[in-house]
Amino acid sequence: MSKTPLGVAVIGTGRMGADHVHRLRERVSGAEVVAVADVDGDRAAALAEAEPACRSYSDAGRALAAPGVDAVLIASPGPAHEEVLLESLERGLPVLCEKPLTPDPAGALRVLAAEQRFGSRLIQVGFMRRYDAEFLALKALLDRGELGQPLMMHCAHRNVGMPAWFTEQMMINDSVVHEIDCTRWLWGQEITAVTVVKPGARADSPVAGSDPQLVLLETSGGALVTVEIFAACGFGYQVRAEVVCSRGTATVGTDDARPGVRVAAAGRWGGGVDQDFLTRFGDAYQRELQEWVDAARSGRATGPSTWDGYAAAAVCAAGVTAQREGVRTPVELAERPPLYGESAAGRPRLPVG
Ligand SMILES: NC(=O)C1=CN([C@@H]2O[C@H](COP(=O)(O)OP(=O)(O)OC[C@H]3O[C@@H](n4cnc5c(N)ncnc54)[C@H](O)[C@@H]3O)[C@@H](O)[C@H]2O)C=CC1
Ligand SMILES: O=C1[C@@H](O)[C@H](O)[C@@H](O)[C@H](O)[C@H]1O
Repeated sequence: MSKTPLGVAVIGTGRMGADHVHRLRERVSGAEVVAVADVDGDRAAALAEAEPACRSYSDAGRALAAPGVDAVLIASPGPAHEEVLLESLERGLPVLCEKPLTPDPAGALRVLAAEQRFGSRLIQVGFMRRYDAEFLALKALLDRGELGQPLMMHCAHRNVGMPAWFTEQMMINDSVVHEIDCTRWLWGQEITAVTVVKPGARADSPVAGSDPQLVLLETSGGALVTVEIFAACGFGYQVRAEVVCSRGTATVGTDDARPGVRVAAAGRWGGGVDQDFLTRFGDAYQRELQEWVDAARSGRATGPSTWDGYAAAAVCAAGVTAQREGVRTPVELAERPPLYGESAAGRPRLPVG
């Protein structure tokens, strides 16, 4: 591994970008943020201010060409990812790209083709649940085979609220994309069809369209996955999954499984509920970033691959059609190139302790 810190350019300095910058500066070893870019130049400049060696730009291309840039972290909105991914590949720079890789399979296929022209993996996709302690423990349990054959998984994915620009399609592309990746990763199976069922519209829903919705995924191994996606439940951030196997069940994301103080007072008993992904998945982002930095400093890319990003985009496209037309929609998946032979079930290390 190189002794000099990895010079990172961070593209997009909103919630996730700023969180990643702070982690890289304060908690991840072996990296230095040397450039930040945001179309809102003032936002990027405010983040660069704290670090004299960090330059700020309002254009991603200029940040990629800045002095000292060895690697790129993309945290702009999904539709802006493809352009930066392609330019990073042109420059041979390793990338950690926040999910979704791209919002559409066609864009993901262009990135997949460009990475194959480059000849080796440069991109890691930010499917951070693969780095969460609970999900890692669930994966290890399933891999041991003690519970037998996976038959079903029941997931709940609830957010407190969403900004006004959050669309019904983004419930699939931005939110359910995590359950899509988890299903592929946990079971090493592809998703073959998607159905979306909507309850009667809520009069007071802050999200356009019906909220919540129920998404049904069918897998190549004959298993079924249900996902309740609730974009604006109003009370807290919850990510739960119960796996049903032929010899038992396993659950992650129940409040009891999370460490925390339970208080009895004022005639009530209970604990806190996370309010967003930044607190719930903070440790996972940390592990994800450290693994990316370590791999990039050794000239490698690990973790969720461009193929995983593409496969998720293909399922999302079927999901959006299913959501719009109310019909079971088969997933159209291209052939997996040899470069990604081992990546679909790529396994981050279990946390120590
Ligand atoms: N892994 C996870 O748990 C999460 C991942 N995300 C992902 O992170 C990415 C960013 O999401 P948020 O930080 O929540 O959004 P945000 O809206 O808070 O920040 C996005 C930033 O990107 C900037 N931007 C827009 N277009 C740009 C462009 N072409 N070039 C450079 N900057 C541009 C915006 O001005 C804004 O500052 C998205 O891909 C999202 O899906 C978001 C939340 C959680
Ligand atoms: O990726 C994320 C957001 O973009 C998305 O909007 C949320 O639903 C997810 O829980 C969060 O992890």
